[in-house]
Amino acid sequence: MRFRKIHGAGNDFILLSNLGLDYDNDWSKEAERLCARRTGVGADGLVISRLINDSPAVLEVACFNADSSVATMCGNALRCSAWAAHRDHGFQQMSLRMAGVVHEAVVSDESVWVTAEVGAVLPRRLQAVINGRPTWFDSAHTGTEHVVAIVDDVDAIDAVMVGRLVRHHIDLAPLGTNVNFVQSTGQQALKLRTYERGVEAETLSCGSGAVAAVVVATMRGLVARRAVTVHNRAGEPLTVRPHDARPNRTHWVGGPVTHTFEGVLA
Ligand SMILES: N[C@H](CCC[C@H](N)C(=O)O)C(=O)O
Repeated sequence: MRFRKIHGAGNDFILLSNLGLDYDNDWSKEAERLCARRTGVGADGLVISRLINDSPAVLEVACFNADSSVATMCGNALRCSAWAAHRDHGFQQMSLRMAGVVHEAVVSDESVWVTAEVGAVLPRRLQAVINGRPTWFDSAHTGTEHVVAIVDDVDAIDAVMVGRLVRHHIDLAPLGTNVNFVQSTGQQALKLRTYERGVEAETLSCGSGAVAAVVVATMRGLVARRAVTVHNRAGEPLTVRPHDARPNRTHWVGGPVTHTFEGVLA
């Protein structure tokens, strides 16, 4: 079976498209095996994309985290799937359905954009002590669970240690959460680090986390309601901007997609 290894601004995936009859495999279990960094292909997640309709273009996309759990929303996986559908079928615009939610996607020369739906935003959801300082986390649902703390210096944080602690916080059980640390780096610019549930590690970038970071940073007055550059550990920033027609509910997240290699699964 052929696969693509592909990353969206450093968030890397094994992408299977055009599976045909193999579609009904136990992909959740396969995700754990294939995503293993030493014994598998190695990735943050496994993405299965299936063409449902040609005109208008509609794809069904499923994303499994490296620990085999289902991601109900993954901005970077959607962006990678849209890139591949553009490459395979020539679509420039399309709809991508993930966990029952329809996302719009637009592929241009340098960037791939997808929409993310913003749900409940709850200020001061929990507090944790970071480097001796009590720090609040707001929560923002962007298709999946995210909490966001605004801090002075994201690089001074042990993102894995604090991320793991907050991810398992009793107040957020049983679902847990992705954990984001955000720093303001100027007008309309943020720096973000994300500990991802399901990968159980810090990833190099996170699309739905970038949207959650911008929603919280906007609420807290750090940025205005227009395009925001979100820097990440990959050095390949994402841009988040409100959707023209539904600015309060929907955001676009865009940035680079890189096709690293193709291979055949043994
Ligand atoms: N990296 C992803 C988010 C994955 C979410 C996943 N970790 C979960 O909540 O299950 C993104 O680009 O949006």
